[in-house]
Amino acid sequence: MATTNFCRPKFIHQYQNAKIQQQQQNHRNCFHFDTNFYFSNHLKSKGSGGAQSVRRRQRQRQRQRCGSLRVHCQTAATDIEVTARAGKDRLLKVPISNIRNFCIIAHIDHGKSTLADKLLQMTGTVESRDMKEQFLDNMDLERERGITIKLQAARMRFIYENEPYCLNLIDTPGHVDFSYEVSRSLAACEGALLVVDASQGVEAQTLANVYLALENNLEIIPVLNKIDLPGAEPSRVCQEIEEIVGLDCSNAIYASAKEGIGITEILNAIVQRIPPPRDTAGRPLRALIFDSYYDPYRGVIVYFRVIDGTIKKGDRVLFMASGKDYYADELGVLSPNQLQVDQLYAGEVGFLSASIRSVADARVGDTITHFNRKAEQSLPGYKEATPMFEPETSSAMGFGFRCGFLGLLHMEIVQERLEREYSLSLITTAPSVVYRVNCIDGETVECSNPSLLPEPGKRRSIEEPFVKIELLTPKDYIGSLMELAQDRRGIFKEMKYITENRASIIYELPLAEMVGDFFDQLKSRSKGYASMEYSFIGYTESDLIKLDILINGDRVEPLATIVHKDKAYSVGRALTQKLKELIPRQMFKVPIQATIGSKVIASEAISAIRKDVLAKCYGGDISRKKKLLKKQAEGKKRMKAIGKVDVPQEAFMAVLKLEKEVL
Ligand SMILES: Nc1nc2c(ncn2[C@@H]2O[C@H](COP(=O)(O)OP(=O)(O)OP(=O)(O)O)[C@@H](O)[C@H]2O)c(=O)[nH]1
Repeated sequence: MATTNFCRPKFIHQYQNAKIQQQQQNHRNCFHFDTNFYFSNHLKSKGSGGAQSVRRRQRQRQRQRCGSLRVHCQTAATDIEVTARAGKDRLLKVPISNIRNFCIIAHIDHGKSTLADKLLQMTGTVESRDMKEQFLDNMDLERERGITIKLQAARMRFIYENEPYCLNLIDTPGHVDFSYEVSRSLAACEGALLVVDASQGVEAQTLANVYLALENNLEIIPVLNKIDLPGAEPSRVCQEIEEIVGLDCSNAIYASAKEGIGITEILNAIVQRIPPPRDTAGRPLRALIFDSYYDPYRGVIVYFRVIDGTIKKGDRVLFMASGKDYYADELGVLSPNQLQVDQLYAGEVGFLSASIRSVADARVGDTITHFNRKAEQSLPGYKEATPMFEPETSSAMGFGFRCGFLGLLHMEIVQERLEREYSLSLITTAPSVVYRVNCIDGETVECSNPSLLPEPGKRRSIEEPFVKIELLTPKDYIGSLMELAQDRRGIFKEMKYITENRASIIYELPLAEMVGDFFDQLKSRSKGYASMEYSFIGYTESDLIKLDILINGDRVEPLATIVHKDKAYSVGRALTQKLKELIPRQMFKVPIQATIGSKVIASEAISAIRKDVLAKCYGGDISRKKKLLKKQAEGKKRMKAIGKVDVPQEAFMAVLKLEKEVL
């Protein structure tokens, strides 16, 4: 295992300041699962990386960004005056009644980002020549994967009945892993476009997001997207929305974000149907943070919506949840590039920078108020983030980090960003969840690493996190999906037909069974037609045990796992068989055992490499041959007693993959 101890301290510093905290910020659900990242080779990989070149790239990026920030701003009364970049003035001056804050909610891939792009284009917010596909998805990774990972916001100018309007769009990620992000951006809006793919219909995530929007009292405008597709059935989908969601679709808009159909209707509907923000500029300041990111030169940049009051450049502001206070050095709007202004009023969406060093001090959902004129109450809905990254040392892998994630997608994104942006080569272990161990002495221990599990004699019970999952599927796949959930220790709760052809199935399931390949299985068994949504419901006591692996009589801690008692035998058998294939033969026989406590439940042996000691005995006395064989056996026995088996790195990795298959 090649680790990079010598260059790590420098790296960790940069890594923590720049990104870990940003990622920590993303984990604020009360449940998560863990996985480990280990550094498999040098910081300078493939000739392109290294801390220096990372810094160089950051400087370049910064220069590029600064280049587009040549802005002059004046603000008067409750109007906003912004002079845009490149000498081409775009004056935006609107009263609060002409402001609309909205977001787009949709199931993944139903066309949110494409629609957002079209809105930006149609309103002239982004010049056609600057327009690259999916402007709001400005991370390379987002464009490549075609998904929105981080929230972005944009302010648009739209003329309706000869009056200018300011439309603030807050984009939201559509993947199940990011529901807290969605909920906070919804709280910053008065309305939402509900985008549903007219060829697919209502999916699990659509439902989840609509309920979130309804909870936040948003005005919802249904948009049937992709009507250009031959398989589009907008009227059927409208009916589905009415039946399932209970939303009136008589004035739903039929659109094709790709072809630009229905875009003006959508913009008109935003102005007509979404209410303007309430004019509460006179109240003490309350601004809701809905996103933030770390800029190595300016500190944390916070995106917020002013709910009450007014915020001015230079104001001393207090972040109510973290209790930290700062001076607002920069204040601005997102157009969608950052443009500085002097003041922002209730109803507006903008950003601020205040030399905030850690993203943890300005968390999503926190309320910004004035230090000297505090709001009485913070805005509702804030959830504490759980610290998710901690250094860990493993005897097999060396030094690494144990990191918490909201889901598998989240994990892959973080991994890829670390690899691309920091040129690291990482080894990722299989994900695990956090178990709760109730000890006999009354203590409760949280444990995500099987090697830290208290001894069987000390523990009374083990609890594991459970989730409630809702599957939406065409009726043909019901059987296969129920079988999947059942295999994963799912407890059936409810099934109902939401339309003639589609059913909703609800199960309660251990999170550990879901973090592996559950989602992939769901998609492959339903040929991609089923969708799912899950929420954490709490900890439940389960019959869990620690499965140890002994190689040549020695316990190998990194191979220990926590499994359900019913699965222990199959996991044990599969693990020992796989290890037998992967560990090279030694000069002596190597037993591989899977044990629960002292009980061996599965066992394999790697036979020894043997020299043919009888090769030179042509004929001769049998006792001579026996003597040679006995001598050899004794030698092997001695070797076995002192011999040490090195488990190759690939064995750990293959075993981790195998766990996913078996579990
Ligand atoms: N035919 C057709 N395709 C569309 C339309 N709108 C979007 N698409 C395609 O649908 C796919 C998904 O679109 P996105 O805009 O990335 O979907 P999204 O909802 O933003 O997805 P996430 O960002 O992952 O939540 C892309 O391949 C788009 O080109 C449309 O109106 N018609």
